[in-house]
Amino acid sequence: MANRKEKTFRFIIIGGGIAGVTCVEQLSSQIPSADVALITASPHIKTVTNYRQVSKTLEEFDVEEQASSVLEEKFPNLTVIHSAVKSLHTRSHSLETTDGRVFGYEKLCICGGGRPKLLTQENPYVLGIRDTDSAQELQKRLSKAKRIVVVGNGGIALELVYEVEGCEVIWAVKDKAIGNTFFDAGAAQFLIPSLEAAKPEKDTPCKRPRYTTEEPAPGGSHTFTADRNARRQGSSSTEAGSALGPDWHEGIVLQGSEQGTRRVSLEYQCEVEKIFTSEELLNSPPQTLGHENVGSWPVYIKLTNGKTFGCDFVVSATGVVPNTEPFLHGNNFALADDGGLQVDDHMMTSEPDVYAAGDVCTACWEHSPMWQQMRLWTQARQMGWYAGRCMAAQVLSEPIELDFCFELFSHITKFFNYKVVLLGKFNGQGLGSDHELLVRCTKGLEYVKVVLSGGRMVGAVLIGETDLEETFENLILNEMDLTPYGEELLNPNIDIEDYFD
Ligand SMILES: Cc1cc2nc3c(=O)[nH]c(=O)nc-3n(C[C@H](O)[C@H](O)[C@H](O)COP(=O)(O)OP(=O)(O)OC[C@H]3O[C@@H](n4cnc5c(N)ncnc54)[C@H](O)[C@@H]3O)c2cc1C
Ligand SMILES: NC(=O)C1=CN([C@@H]2O[C@H](COP(=O)(O)OP(=O)(O)OC[C@H]3O[C@@H](n4cnc5c(N)ncnc54)[C@H](O)[C@@H]3O)[C@@H](O)[C@H]2O)C=CC1
Repeated sequence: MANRKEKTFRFIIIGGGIAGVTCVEQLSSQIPSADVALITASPHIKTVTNYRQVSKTLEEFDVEEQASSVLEEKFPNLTVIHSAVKSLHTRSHSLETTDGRVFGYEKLCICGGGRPKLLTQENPYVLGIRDTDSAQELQKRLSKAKRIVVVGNGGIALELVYEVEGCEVIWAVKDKAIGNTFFDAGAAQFLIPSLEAAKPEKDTPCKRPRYTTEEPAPGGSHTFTADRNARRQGSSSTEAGSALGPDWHEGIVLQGSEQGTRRVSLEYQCEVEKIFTSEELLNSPPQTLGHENVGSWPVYIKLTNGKTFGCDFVVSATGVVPNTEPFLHGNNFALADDGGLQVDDHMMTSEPDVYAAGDVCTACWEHSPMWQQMRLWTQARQMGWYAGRCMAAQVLSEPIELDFCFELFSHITKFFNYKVVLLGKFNGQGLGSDHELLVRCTKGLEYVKVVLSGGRMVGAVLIGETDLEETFENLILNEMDLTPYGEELLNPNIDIEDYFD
């Protein structure tokens, strides 16, 4: 293998998603003379634009899918290689791509992302959503659908059930309340009425690239067009594309085959017992079917609450698994329980000179008490940026400390058309019974929850335009004893910002 190396780069980064591209940008800016290669299976790369630091740890940005030439023009020593990495040989510091090329590296960063953790593999009626191709497939199948079943209770399910119109949606969740990865039952109760209300008209155009499906191009692939002059050739479904992110649903039409608005029925506290095709169902006892007619749907799903639903397809919105498989064999990577590549506080894996960042890795350093890993866009950017800095620091023999962004978990997003801000241990994660909650809720307007432990604020959920994020972030970071303020902390008649100035 060593003799076949086409070229040895100082740095190779695998993955053209947010983590990989941010890592490349950081390395290329810090050591412009270094030869850097970005190897990515996806035809386009994802770049962060309009980055805005909202407060000390909260950040907002747009994401654009771009041609890799844009990055190569910016960094003359960068080479982008569009191929998937097939095998990695950490002992010889080399890797091989699926098109048979072999490259050497001095330092490597793996940013291969994740893939949907599907309920069942290889079932054509069970879809996952990860990249532009899978979102397009969803759109296509939905346009002919009368009923779908969405399984899962995290980010994708929350977005999907709110956006889909013209199609009945059965939403099956394991828990007692919706949105368990982001909310508690109180927040869920605040949000539920939005599922029954019509979606507000969109008065401002989407800031982010949109994609439209054109007819399949000759040769069977699809062409997707982003409205910001970016063009993207559809990749084969076997190639892993970069993950979608904020506003992914703005650019596609999530409309079923019927007229009318949203129709969601919730099935709480249940899991999937079995998924049958209509032929399989004909051979099973009729009593499993309940009120459905055999043969009227292409697929049937039996839930553990005893109900069976026929539908056009099932969306498995059941989380992600780190994309480690192609790199594992023959190496000695330590893996975390969730399957991610273990990284230390310098983003180094257990293999020498190999770093990892983004969805593919699991942060295994001793976390700050207010931070936890979630596989999110913001953390992919932060990890990619910090991995780039660590790689450069090692080459330049400079010391580097864990970045401040890992001090406090923070996330800004939107669910059911409400702004949502999550800070610290927003769901009391890891605190057991050693915490109390303060809640303020105005129906249809805002939901504010504060998590206190030992009199100090350790987390918060802010839904709506509360304008409290910066003050609460400061209170968490300052570890101020808030016992004297008691419930006044959330008194709507007190301007809390002035209170603590
Ligand atoms: C539908 C959806 C909505 C989301 N919404 C949000 C949101 O609103 N907010 C938020 O914060 N996060 C959101 N996320 C999560 C967020 O998109 C991810 O956490 C983030 O994009 C991960 O970035 P990454 O760079 O680690 O991985 P990815 O974006 O998955 O990139 C991985 C890259 O590695 C490449 N690759 C994989 N295998 C190989 C190989 N063998 N060889 C070469 N290249 C390879 C892929 O082609 C890809 O370019 C969403 C995710 C999804 C799926
Ligand atoms: N606005 C945002 O911040 C968004 C973030 N994302 C991110 O994208 C990634 C993928 O999203 P999701 O797939 O929604 O993952 P997720 O991790 O957010 O949620 C997975 C959900 O599936 C449930 N689940 C897992 N296995 C199950 C099973 N066998 N049966 C029933 N339910 C099961 C879990 O309880 C959880 O509710 C995540 O990292 C998520 O954080 C996605 C969409 C929006």
